[in-house]
Amino acid sequence: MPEAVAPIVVTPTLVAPTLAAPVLAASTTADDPYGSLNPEQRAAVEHDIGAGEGAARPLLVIAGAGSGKTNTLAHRVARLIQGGTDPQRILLLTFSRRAATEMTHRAGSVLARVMGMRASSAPASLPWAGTFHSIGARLLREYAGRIGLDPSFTIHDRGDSEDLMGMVRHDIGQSQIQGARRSPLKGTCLSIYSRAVNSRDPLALVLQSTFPWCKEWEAELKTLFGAYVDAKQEQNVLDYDDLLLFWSEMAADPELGPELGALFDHVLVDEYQDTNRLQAAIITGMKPDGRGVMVVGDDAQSIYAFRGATVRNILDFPQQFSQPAVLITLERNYRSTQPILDASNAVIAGARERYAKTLWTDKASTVQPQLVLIPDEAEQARWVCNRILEHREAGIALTAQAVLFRAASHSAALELELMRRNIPFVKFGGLKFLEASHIKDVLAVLRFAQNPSGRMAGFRVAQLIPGIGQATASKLLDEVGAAAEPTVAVEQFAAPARSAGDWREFVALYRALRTPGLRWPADIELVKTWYLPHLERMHDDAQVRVADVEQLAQLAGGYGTRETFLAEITLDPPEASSDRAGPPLLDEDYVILSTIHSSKGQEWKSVHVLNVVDGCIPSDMSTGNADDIEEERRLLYVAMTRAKQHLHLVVPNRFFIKQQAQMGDRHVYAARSRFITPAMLKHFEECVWTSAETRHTKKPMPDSVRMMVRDRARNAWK
Ligand SMILES: Nc1ncnc2c1ncn2[C@@H]1O[C@H](COP(=O)(O)OP(=O)(O)OP(=O)(O)O)[C@@H](O)[C@H]1O
Repeated sequence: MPEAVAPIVVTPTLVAPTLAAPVLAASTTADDPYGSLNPEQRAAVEHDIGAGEGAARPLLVIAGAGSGKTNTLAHRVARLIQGGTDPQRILLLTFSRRAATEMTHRAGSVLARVMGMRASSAPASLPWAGTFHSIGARLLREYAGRIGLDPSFTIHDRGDSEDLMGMVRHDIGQSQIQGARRSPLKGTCLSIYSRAVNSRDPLALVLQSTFPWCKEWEAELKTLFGAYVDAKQEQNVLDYDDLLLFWSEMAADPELGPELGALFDHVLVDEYQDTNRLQAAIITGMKPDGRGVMVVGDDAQSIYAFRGATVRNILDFPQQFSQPAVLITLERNYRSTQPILDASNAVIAGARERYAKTLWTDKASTVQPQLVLIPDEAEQARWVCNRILEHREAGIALTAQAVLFRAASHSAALELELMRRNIPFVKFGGLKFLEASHIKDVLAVLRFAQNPSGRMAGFRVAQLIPGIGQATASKLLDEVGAAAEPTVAVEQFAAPARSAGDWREFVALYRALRTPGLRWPADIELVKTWYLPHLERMHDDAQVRVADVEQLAQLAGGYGTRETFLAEITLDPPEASSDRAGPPLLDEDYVILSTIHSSKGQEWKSVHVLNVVDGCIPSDMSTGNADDIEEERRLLYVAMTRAKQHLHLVVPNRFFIKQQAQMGDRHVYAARSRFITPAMLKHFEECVWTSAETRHTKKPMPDSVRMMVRDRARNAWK
């Protein structure tokens, strides 16, 4: 056991006094907090309650889209605590930090009702709720001494990891062009490495199945990955994959595995369909008999194979432990109307392997989902805007409407049209906050102070100082790396004469940041004061960037220490401006534009899905093998099941694609997505849109037109 396990406070709202674990009898009166659950949800919530602490059999809840998975999990947590489980001994693993916070709040309000309190007076504290990566980071820090890690390690985000991979490749002489062969780019190398680590497959297999064009580089890649691992170790940095890899190694260890498992009576995992092999190994390593393990997910919504997730985890779960798992299926959908479910069920029924379930609801409706055939993307944009405005006229707020697409670039035409018509929108899946160079600068200074061995951060910081370039920065880092006390090495470094004044200021900052007893978030204020003049010197649009830095400083105040802040912000970065700025458009109404991946877990009254054509869904990047195509089918299913009342699938006949080097960007003719087969057309109202502003007809398309379109689509490829 590590000594004291200090709870990480994920958000300020979790800094509540830890709930004691009162054993309370559930009220069965009208305000029974579990009274709203349906029988299957209730069975999941009550599963093996009273069997004794640590005795609950493994449980798999297969929860169809909109069947109340989140709701059920939150009630389960509340029920466990109500039954006497210490909240400190519940490990709750979610897909995002936001989901963990949401779950904690929901469980808290159920508990408050159980205890007859006002919700505000009993906020729950679940110190072990978070993503796999953030909980992994925390456990690794606790156990660092035992597994040969320096506990002051910093975490590299994807960009840092890519840069380090590039640097290592350069150092070992692999970046030069070798004859006619061009080695894979650093980003591709990192993807291959990451895929091999997360899938636990041998490199040769990963290359064969996913990166066949890199097969000839197997030997070089092996050497590169070995050197990359060494570099991480020397610099005391971990990348995202390490957090899971090291945790799973600990879980597999005959001594540490049981010790980790014994920290928790219950291990609950949300969105289990999107876990990878390492994550599954963590769970089975910590709890080989599956006692207290409950996972919730929907195999039909597994959409993260490109990150190494495997739907096999959920399909094989019942046989993973020394005792079989109990299976509960939630099929009652509370979100969509029956016609939307009929169409969605039909699409997913074509899947090769799945847990059989058929969603149903008592929400009858005569409005069928629409399948809209449109000449091209420009018309698609106009049509969608028209429909959005019509829905708003009919009383559906813009925020209750979403437009979903397979790839972030697919919304370009629509964004232009929305702007032209002054329809406000917020897009998810765009440029990430942490990718902005000024935010990277500030974080690099904090990281370099936290872990002076981290070369990527140090390299960036040194070059912020006028007069210091790559060579001088490298020299500085060599000296810091060789020194017993990094601060002294920085102070004694002979900076070029032309940098003297700026260098002195940096040295003063660095000393202050490394002074023991500095109370977070004072660090970020110091960095801000030092950095703002540099920001103004480097950027013409400094004002906008200053606002971002202020925002970062504000965010920082929500974390207990510099170390926690750096770890959490790297692991679960704010995605879009709306994410970081609190409610940005509080009084405004705006349409949501989102990639299908980012729409996970959400719902809207009206949903448009763009480009429901072969080449987009399934994406022509993903038609390599049958598994990829199955995942694309599930993506379409996820998109369709986000809709509550209105669903529109739009099929432009001609669309623009961004191609690889050989073909350039171009327009292609396309056919309706193969996932909507002729047999399924009965579930849709088919419409044709012929012209945007003037003529439009809304009538079923005659077969002759359909045939003509199909012929044209085919001819385009001849
Ligand atoms: N027992 C219930 N009675 C009434 N409404 C419910 C019940 N359970 C869940 N709901 C409602 O159903 C909707 C979907 O619930 P939730 O978001 O938990 O689903 P989900 O299973 O996580 O969905 P998905 O996996 O598709 O994202 C929510 O609006 C929720 O309030």
